[in-house]
Amino acid sequence: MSQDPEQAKKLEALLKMLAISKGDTSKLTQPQRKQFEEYKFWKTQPVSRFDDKVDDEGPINSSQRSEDVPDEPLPLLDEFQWCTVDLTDPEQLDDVFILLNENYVEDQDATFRFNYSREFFNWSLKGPGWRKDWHVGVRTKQSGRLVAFISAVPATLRVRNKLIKSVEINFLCIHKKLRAKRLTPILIKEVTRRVNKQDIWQALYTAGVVLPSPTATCRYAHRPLNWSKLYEVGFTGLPANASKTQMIAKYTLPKETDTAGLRPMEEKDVDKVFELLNKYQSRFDLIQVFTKEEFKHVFLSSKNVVYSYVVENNGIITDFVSFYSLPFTVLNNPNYRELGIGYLFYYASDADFEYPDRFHPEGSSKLRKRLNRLISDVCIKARDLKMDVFNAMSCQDNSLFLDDLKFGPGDGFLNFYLFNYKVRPIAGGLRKDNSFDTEKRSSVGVVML
Ligand SMILES: CCCCCCCCCCCCCC(=O)SCCNC(=O)CCNC(=O)[C@H](O)C(C)(C)COP(=O)(O)OP(=O)(O)OC[C@H]1O[C@@H](n2cnc3c(N)ncnc32)[C@H](O)[C@@H]1OP(=O)(O)O
Repeated sequence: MSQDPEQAKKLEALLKMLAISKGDTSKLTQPQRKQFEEYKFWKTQPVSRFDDKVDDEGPINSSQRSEDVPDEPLPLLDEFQWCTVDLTDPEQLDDVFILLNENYVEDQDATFRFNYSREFFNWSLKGPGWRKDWHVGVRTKQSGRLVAFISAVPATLRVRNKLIKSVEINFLCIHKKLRAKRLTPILIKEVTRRVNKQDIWQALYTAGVVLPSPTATCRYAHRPLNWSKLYEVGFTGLPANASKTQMIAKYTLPKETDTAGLRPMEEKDVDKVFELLNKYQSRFDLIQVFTKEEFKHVFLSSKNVVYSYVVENNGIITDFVSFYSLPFTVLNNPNYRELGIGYLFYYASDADFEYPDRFHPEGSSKLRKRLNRLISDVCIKARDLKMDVFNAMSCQDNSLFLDDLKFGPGDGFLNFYLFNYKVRPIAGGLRKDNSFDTEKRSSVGVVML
């Protein structure tokens, strides 16, 4: 693609933004990493070294007891204090989304930023079993302003054949003015202390940055839904030898969805879809195991954040698919104030259930066909919801449809990490050259926000 330098810069910025949901955008392109010994903080933590050969998968340190965990946090510098952010209090909920909206993403041009909503946090941080004290904040003593945040939510993981009582860590954020002051290690230690108090010793987290040591690495992919808006906002350029009309035509989706029986999921579907999803997820090596209550919360509780659909014909539900919405605010643009972004979430299909081997050629070909239609339909739904781009990762069975459905590979990678658990690498859906691996696909079945 050739474009003028200004446009190229903007496009690059957008792709990074799209990929960011995690991590330091300046380091998104893969494998820059320091030597293990240079990770001053991480080398002191129970995490694998880059060169560890794992024979037995399991906890790294299993000798700790919750009774021995300190009752008090580590001290902070004098002008700061620890707090528990009470997300049931609208003002404190606002504090979190202001901190994240203004600081979670680096955007040097200040042209766009994430637009988290209260509903998004209620949905993602207040699922069944959530604990107030796992929403950890740092405030300035003088003004009470929230300047740092990290969260844990409970999760049961399955790593290969082992179930692990765990937490998922997310939304680590430090105010821009307090960066590079080593506050991150203190926040991580504090959330660890609070989680350990509950006798939980493992965690799952993702980051764009490379830390010791990724269990899996996936790549972002982006599917323009409204090419002309992306172009008008100045975020995407016109490739050489292509006209606007050609680009619009390339990304234009059919008017209507194609799958017979596709409809929004309802409460009455829960039992069937829960079973279908569990069966589908059994093919992956790293998943979150939902209880039925968690399943309902995740897929049905938030109408404007997560969208869930089923395919039902003759009373049989054959497929399930979901995506969530996390828009950007577009700053200083006369025509557009928001960029709608959809993220592919969990899905399941019975297309290859008759083949016990996930990689059976016939089964794979049936699944590929089914997913191509289903995800194309989901892109249509997302477009109808005024989303402008649809994002997916190379996890799950996504490599089967990413190229076919014109998802462009992003320059962002997302690393999956397990805390205090050693594990052999898990496929992230990428070949050696970082293209999408349509044969081996990914064995990562968990989708992190
Ligand atoms: C059992 C329970 C366990 C619970 C805990 C499990 C672990 C959870 C782990 C957290 C999972 C979070 C999942 C998400 O939410 S990933 C999303 C992270 N957030 C953002 O990217 C938002 C914008 N950025 C920021 O707010 C800051 O730049 C952050 C906070 C990211 C770093 O702030 P800053 O730039 O001011 O750095 P520092 O001087 O304070 O600290 C420097 C140290 O921090 C290490 N660092 C840098 N970035 C990350 C990162 N994303 N995960 C883990 N560690 C990170 C770095 O290697 C260095 O350590 P070492 O190289 O010397 O060793």
